[in-house]
Amino acid sequence: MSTITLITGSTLGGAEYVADHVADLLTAQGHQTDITNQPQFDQLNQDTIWLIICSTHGAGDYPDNFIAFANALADQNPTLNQLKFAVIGLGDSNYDTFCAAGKNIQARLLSLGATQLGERLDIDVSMTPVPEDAAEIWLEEWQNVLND
Ligand SMILES: Cc1cc2nc3c(=O)[nH]c(=O)nc-3n(C[C@H](O)[C@H](O)[C@H](O)COP(=O)(O)O)c2cc1C
Repeated sequence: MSTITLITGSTLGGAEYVADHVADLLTAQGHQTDITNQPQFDQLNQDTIWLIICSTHGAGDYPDNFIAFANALADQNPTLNQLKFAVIGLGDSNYDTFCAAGKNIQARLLSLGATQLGERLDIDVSMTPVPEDAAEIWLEEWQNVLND
C-alpha cells in the first residue's frame, strides 16, 4: 500500500472536489492519503507519492493557491530524483491553453528528475459534467500502477 499526498490547484473548487473523491477511493483501497489545498513546497513530504490535481485559469495559468508551490520549484530548482508523482488536470477544451497548468507542472517535475506514475489525465469540463467520474475511471488504471 502507498502513501499519497493529494496536492490541489483550484480557483472555483472543482479540483478540490475531485481530490476529495479520489482520496476517499484510495483510502477505501487501503492507501494512506493526505490532501493539501494550500501547497507549500518546503512542507511536503517527498517520500510520499504526489498526486497533483490542478485546474487551469487565466490564459493557461496556475490557480492562485498553486503559484507559491510552482514558484518554489522554479526558484529552488530542487533535485527530485526520489519523488514519484502523477497529474490530473482540469480544464476546458474551448481554451487554446487546454489543461496547460497540469501539463506545465508535469513538465517541471520531470525536468527536476521526478518519476511519473501513469499517464496524466486531462479532464475536459466542457465534456464531463461530473469531473469525479473521469477521475474514477482513471483511478482504476492508476491503482494497477500503484500496486505494481
Ligand atoms: C476565468 C477562467 C479562465 C480559464 N482559463 C482556462 C484555460 O486557460 N485553459 C483551460 O483548459 N481551462 C480554463 N478554464 C476552465 C477551468 O480550468 C475549469 O472551469 C475548471 O474546472 C476549474 O476548476 P476549479 O474549480 O478547480 O478552479 C478557465 C476558467 C475560467 C473561469
